[in-house]
Amino acid sequence: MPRAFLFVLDSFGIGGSSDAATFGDEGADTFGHILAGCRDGKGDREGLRSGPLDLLNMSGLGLGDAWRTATGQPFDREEMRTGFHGAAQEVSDGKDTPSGHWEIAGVPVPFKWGYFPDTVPAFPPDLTEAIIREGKLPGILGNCHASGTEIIERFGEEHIRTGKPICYTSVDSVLQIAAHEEHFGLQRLYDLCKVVRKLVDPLNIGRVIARPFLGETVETFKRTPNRKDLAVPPPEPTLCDRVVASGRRTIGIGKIGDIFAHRGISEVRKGVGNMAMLDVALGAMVDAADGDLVFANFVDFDTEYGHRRDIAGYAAALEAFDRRVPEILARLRPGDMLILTADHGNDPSWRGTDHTRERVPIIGAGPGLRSVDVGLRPTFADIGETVAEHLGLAPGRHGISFYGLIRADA
Ligand SMILES: O=P(O)(O)O[C@H]1O[C@H](CO)[C@@H](O)[C@H]1O
Ligand SMILES: [Mn+2]
Ligand SMILES: [Mn+2]
Repeated sequence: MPRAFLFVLDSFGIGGSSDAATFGDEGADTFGHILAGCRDGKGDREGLRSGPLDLLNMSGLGLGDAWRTATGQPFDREEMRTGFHGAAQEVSDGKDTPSGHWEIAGVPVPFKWGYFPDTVPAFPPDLTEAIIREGKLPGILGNCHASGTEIIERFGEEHIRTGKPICYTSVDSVLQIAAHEEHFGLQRLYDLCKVVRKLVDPLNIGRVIARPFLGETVETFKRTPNRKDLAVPPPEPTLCDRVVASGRRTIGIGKIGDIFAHRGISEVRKGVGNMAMLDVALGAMVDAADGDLVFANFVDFDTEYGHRRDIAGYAAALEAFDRRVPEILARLRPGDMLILTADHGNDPSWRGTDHTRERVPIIGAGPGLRSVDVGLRPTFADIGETVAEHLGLAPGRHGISFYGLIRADA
């Protein structure tokens, strides 16, 4: 029986989105601008990395071709392709993580998320009052759009002093709550997020996110890995649900469980940081049973480097991942299919600190699968449908499988 490995490099967009202008992102290109930045010396950092971006292994799978498909621009390196490759456009209205992942899993988001305006305060007064009342709080801090690392620097000390949690949002459909793991309490933060989850349901907010941190001063504040996302469940059965309904298992690595509100997820495995996450994913490639789906999210690209607008950091993270692609390929057995893709962009050369609307790469391989160009797919859902067909599941309602192009006997 076949197995499938779907690995999402969170925010690794490849530009070219036809509706980018609607999002204020015309010209954004995470991969293209890291590539160009490294060429121009913007990717150099003492002790970290320097020189042109070196993604030999992903290029070998067809990453350059995927970028050419997404952007229409010539790629300046001739590639040796051993994988199938293409690009996909998002049809869901949001450029956020749940929209991207749900669409990859065959369910584009058919409705508009609720968003908070970029004003101070950002939250409607009755919501703020309800959070304070039902959360039994002395008040809240923040109440604005912000970058999560910057806002704990700004309000961290006041938070410790007053016990008021720091509530903030972004261009995504999120309400994030930062609080100190010890002074406020981790469990208390999780409990508060549960209360707030219910309060924002009527506003159609995609996620309430706990953002715990440690440290005592502006210089020492640091977010911990105990982040927790409370997402609304997907509006229809996803690929994960379909796998589980057919009696197989979906092993979710990293944030995947949270993103799908734990629906259709048989087991969650986690690691702290991309490399530990990759170790966990490699382990799952060894012990996943026939028919299983291993669905992994590598969040550092987004959280640590994209949002922080750190070209050198993003480049180094990509290179570290790329160096280990041979380990991934070495674990593929006959009947397996691997797809590497992304859920949105987060161009580290772009203005602001938010995600960018972009097309995403589809590169993959499997013993016997053909090394073909699968072209520009009009929806991320084509990825999920391809995995579904590979696993022998009935077609879903959205997207068209390209499995016919890559299957060994095509
Ligand atoms: O700046 P931080 O807290 O990392 O926030 C980012 O993380 C959120 C969820 O992924 C996004 O909406 C973005 O605002
Ligand atoms: Mn994401
Ligand atoms: Mn993000």
